[in-house]
Amino acid sequence: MYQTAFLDLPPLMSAAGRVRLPGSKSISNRVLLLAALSAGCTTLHEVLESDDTQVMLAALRALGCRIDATGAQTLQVHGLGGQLVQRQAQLFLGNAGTAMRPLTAALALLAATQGAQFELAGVARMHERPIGDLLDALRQLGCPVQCLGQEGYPPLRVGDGAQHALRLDEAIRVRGDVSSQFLTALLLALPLVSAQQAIAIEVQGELISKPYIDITLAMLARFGVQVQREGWERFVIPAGSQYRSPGALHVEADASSASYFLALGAIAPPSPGSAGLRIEGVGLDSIQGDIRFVDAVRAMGAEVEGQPNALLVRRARWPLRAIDLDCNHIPDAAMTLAVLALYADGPSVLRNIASWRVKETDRLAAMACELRKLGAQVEEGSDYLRIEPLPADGSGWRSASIHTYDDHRVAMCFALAAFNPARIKVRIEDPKCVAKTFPDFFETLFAVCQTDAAHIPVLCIDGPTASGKGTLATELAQRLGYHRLDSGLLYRLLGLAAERAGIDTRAPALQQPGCAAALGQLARELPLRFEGQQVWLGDEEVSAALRSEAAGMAASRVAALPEVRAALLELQRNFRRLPGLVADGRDMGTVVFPDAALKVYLTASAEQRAQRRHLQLMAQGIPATMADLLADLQARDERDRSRSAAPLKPAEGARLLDNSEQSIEQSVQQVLDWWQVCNSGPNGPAGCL
Ligand SMILES: Nc1ncnc2c1ncn2[C@@H]1O[C@H](COP(=O)(O)OP(=O)(O)OP(=O)(O)O)[C@@H](O)[C@H]1O
Ligand SMILES: Nc1ccn([C@H]2C[C@H](O)[C@@H](COP(=O)(O)O)O2)c(=O)n1
Repeated sequence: MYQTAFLDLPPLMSAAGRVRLPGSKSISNRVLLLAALSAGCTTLHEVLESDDTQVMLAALRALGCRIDATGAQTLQVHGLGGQLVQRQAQLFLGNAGTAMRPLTAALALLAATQGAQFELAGVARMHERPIGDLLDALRQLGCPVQCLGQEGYPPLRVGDGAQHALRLDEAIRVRGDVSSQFLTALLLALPLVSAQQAIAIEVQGELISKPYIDITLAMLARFGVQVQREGWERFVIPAGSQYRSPGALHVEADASSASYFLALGAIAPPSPGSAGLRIEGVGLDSIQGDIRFVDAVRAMGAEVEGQPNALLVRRARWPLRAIDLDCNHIPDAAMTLAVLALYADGPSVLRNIASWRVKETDRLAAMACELRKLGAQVEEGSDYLRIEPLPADGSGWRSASIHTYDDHRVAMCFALAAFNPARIKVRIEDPKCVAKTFPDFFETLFAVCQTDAAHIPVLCIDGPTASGKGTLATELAQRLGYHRLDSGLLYRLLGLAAERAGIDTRAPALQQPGCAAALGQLARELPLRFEGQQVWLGDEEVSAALRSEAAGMAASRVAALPEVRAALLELQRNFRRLPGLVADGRDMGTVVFPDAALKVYLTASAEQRAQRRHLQLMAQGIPATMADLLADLQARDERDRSRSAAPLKPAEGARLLDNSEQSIEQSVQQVLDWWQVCNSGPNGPAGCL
């Protein structure tokens, strides 16, 4: 997951391959709760790992439910059988409506019937999301429920520690036109108290988001409760209903998450030779309502083929066909349509989406505002959006920094704007907000998208040894969410590989005929592997060996050979991958990435550098004297500067940075400021050279 302050998406050009989607949030949180309420043990497979499921898991554990992780995305839930083991708990539910609403209902009933008291709270936005209609229904039943802040909103206290008789004879009335989660919450909770009598729920107002109720009913059936539905107005939980664990259950992949990739397939030309984009984990027979997004992208012109537990999507009609759609049945996925509308042949209207206003943010206002930043004309109604497309020739598109409102769906759907025909980058602020439902969304996106190498920004740091290139490059890569190339490491690996292969790399031996060619061949076949922080040369873990001064000297010697440099060139260029690269070495800006957007030449006085290296080695417990280190680094500098092939020197147009008197953070800030200048043009990272 990208933990950066922002993520710059370079212009994207095509997409192909396979996407494995994470588990459905709606199903995961429902089955976690149901498994916890049931008697017996339930094994849940492919459970979503995200912020929203984490808060549900933490809450269930706080209530005394044992949940063991028994494999990747597999959980074993030891159900409580409807019996409280904790009579008091304070639960934090983040911004997860799928946790807050059902837990409120279930705990209110359990607390009232068994004598307990629980507090439920969330993040600030959760405390702005209405829950009053659900509380009214619970109060009708006779459950003590108290709002601890504003009436009708979390934080809440349910139960008062005493037991209360419930009024179950009359039908329970609940509003269905603000959020379908109120009805879901009651449906999930009431089987806890339906052993003796049937319980009816009557929906007031037109029920929205009906497909989510279908998911609830399907999950209830899996746990042994068959709810009788009379239209969408009345639901009856039969007398004697009781939760029974199904033993094991597989969670479908998330159909709302599929929408981003269905949309991607609709707008991205497939890479040459590819059949399109295959989305795995969910098929046309999905029980999730957002699968109907398929109808919407088909209506806009995409070809979608249903396969067993998968979807294959291809761009067909271009530009897309504009749509006018009632989106009440796909409220979450419909946000994706708002961005697709930018690529349409006329204005699109998304109707009946008033529920957007009480989601993670006011999504109607948020989408209108961010679409306008891209240059679109948008009309925002109380329950609709009318979106004018942007010209297919690229005119009118503006480079934008998309504010994401701590809303995962805003972040994910605006990623699609990176396919703009103007080929301008799109900045997504606070990309980690996708953790709510799809922590690896951007990694998954980059894995199936392609673009011209020239669009992938590179930031180069060159300079003499121990000037702090590696430290600076690592920090910059982390803050920008970019890949990192430590090119010196490749030369060090080669020096070590030569030693392991019995090739002498000392000066006289290097002059021998055939030696340079042998080293070039070795460089082409380097059996290197990166595993997290570890570097492997074949079967040997060499991370520590590579950092020795001897390895640095050997690297400097082999690096002087043109055969070696030529052999490593392609390997280095292959590090240029989405979303960007920070590369450090001696010739990053001069030879390997001459088109880099920003080139920095980093120096510090030889004395400072020797002192830094001394401190570095001391910290690692490696003995060294200042005098030896100074002599070594001066010798290395001299060889690196004076060689004929790719000598160490500032690249043309490079920014010079002497960090002798700077802290690491000051150097980082300086380069980020330069980077910002490079990126501030209308076309993104056009470069500042
Ligand atoms: N501005 C700075 N002030 C003080 N110490 C620094 C600064 N920048 C880097 N250092 C320290 O200097 C040491 C050498 O830094 P680093 O390994 O990043 O240099 P390098 O240029 O990548 O070296 P090499 O070319 O040998 O790989 C590290 O211990 C690092 O923490
Ligand atoms: N782009 C590069 C990177 C490194 N080298 C050579 C010269 C260095 O002395 C040696 C070790 O590099 P370090 O890990 O200290 O950065 O490798 C080069 O020629 N070109």
